[in-house]
Amino acid sequence: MALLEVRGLARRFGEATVLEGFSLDVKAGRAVALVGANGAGKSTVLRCVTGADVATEGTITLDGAPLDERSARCRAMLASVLDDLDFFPDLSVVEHLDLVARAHAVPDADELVDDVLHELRLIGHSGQLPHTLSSGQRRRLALATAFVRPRRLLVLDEPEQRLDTEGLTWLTARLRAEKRDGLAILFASHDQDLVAAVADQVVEVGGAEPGRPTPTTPPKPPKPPAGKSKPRPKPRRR
Ligand SMILES: Nc1ncnc2c1ncn2[C@@H]1O[C@H](COP(=O)(O)OP(=O)(O)OP(=O)(O)O)[C@@H](O)[C@H]1O
Repeated sequence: MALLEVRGLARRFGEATVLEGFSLDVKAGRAVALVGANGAGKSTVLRCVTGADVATEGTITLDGAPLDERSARCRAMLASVLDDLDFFPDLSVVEHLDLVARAHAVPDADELVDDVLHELRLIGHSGQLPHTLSSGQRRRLALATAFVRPRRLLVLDEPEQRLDTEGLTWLTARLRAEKRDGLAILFASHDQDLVAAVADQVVEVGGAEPGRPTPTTPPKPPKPPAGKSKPRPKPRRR
């Protein structure tokens, strides 16, 4: 049985259909990558899976039970880093990680937090407040929060964002190690190398054009008249 099962997910915003009939499975020890154009609906899937958004239709099952992100069972299983990095302005880097680890009653929390600070090269910044970090360091802090807590499913939205080359190498190795440890991973990414190195399955999200109701049959592009070349659009001037 898959750890995460998504069936028939639909998400509409007013008249606009972003997702329709979207399904996927993620098994323990496997990674599924969501790919697709900007606005295709990847973050929407991840937000529904983490309970940050509510699908218009469909079911989401985590380890055989309907997803309820408020339940202790679900919170103990699901670690996520989405797009909206949200930090407490008055808590330092190390205080953030301590808080997460202690909230999840992690044994040897100090040791784990130290290890993760070293691993993410944040150890020299552990006393800083989030707003004093670089954007890449803030991203590292957000990722660090997922690794100082228990987890069976990791949900990541473009985890490669703002990471430097060393950070990308670390991320790739870490996600592969997480899989070896039996974690299920669902992530959205625009980084083809990361997807190729980590994903066991790649799911293309898209089809419904945002802002419009989903067409039942896709419109065919008009054919150019036979013998004539297609007229080129005039270049726009600034
Ligand atoms: N709260 C909302 N209200 C209206 N439309 C929304 C809302 N949230 C998302 N959308 C629309 O849903 C579509 C899908 O957005 P989403 O963030 O899931 O795309 P994405 O595939 O993650 O894109 P990107 O690659 O740019 O991160 C977009 O067109 C977006 O404008």
